[in-house]
Amino acid sequence: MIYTITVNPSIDYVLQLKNLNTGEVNRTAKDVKLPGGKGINVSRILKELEVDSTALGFVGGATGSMFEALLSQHDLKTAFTKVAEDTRINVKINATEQNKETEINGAGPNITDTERQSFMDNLNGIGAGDIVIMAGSLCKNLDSKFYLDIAETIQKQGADFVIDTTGQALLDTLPLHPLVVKPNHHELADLFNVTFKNEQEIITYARKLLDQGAKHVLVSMAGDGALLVTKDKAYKANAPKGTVVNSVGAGDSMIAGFAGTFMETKDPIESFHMGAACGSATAFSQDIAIKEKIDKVYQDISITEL
Ligand SMILES: Nc1ncnc2c1ncn2[C@@H]1O[C@H](COP(=O)(O)OP(=O)(O)OP(=O)(O)O)[C@@H](O)[C@H]1O
Ligand SMILES: O=P(O)(O)OC[C@@]1(O)O[C@H](CO)[C@@H](O)[C@@H]1O
Repeated sequence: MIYTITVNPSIDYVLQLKNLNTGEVNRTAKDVKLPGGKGINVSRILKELEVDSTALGFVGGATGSMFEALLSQHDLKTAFTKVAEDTRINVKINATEQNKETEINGAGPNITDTERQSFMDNLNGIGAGDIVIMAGSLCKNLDSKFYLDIAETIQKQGADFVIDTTGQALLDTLPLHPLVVKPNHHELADLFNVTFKNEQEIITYARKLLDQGAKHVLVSMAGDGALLVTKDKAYKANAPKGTVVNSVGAGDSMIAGFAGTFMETKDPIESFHMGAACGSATAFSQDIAIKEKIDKVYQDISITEL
């Protein structure tokens, strides 16, 4: 079983308008509310791929009830920890004529010590053969060691883990050998305080994450595709041509495609191919991609050894 952990889920309020004029009243052409958060998006893609998952995380207040109502349409297995404060609302603004996506993500609820403990108790059933995918930012009062606590706990119980977060919280978990990490190229550059001039430099820095303990490193590069880096090899997935509708969740989709396929095949290159297909398929969709779109996009992606 795959477990996804979205510590800080959200209602994603996606607004579409022609132009965004800051400092003025803007009116939307279209708006939609989606159940959001990185682990939630991973679970939704896994469902499309017919891979079983259970979504965990903290959910609370009136917005939490709305989040659960939105999510119930997707028929996912969930085991959320209830909290007193409100689940956040993240605003995503697509300005179509300006061709710009602007995101404003809320900080999320404060988590009490009792709520934190109840979440940790909820991990008891996870064991050997399971993969836990931790994705997204932490709620505002949780310290950066929270992911490390989870990784240590589930690893003692025999499970593998995947982590998709940034900065120190990511670096702290590398010695525990995550199955895969997927920074985008900007996040990878920030981790080492560098600027990349070419793909070879990206590969060099991705290998530093392998040296620190990651088993596989994917580097996503939005419209420039993605890299899979191993100790002595590097592979590239092209970004197929298509109309980008809403790229929110493309990275989560890539992780879902990789982990879901790896769970079944243990083949990193095939997993990378499926990950890239899921990422691009989501970028070409209003919401998270559906199976038909993923299958179609898969045919347009080739994996090349560099
Ligand atoms: N414009 C695009 N055209 C084709 N494929 C895309 C596009 N944007 C994203 N993808 C695919 O999805 C993958 C993940 O996208 P991206 O690099 O934007 O991840 P991310 O920064 O983690 O995104 P997010 O945080 O929004 O989920 C890319 O590596 C690529 O394979
Ligand atoms: O604030 P975080 O946790 O870093 O990111 C949250 C978020 O932007 O990530 C998903 C897309 O990847 C969205 O569904 C959600 O709103």
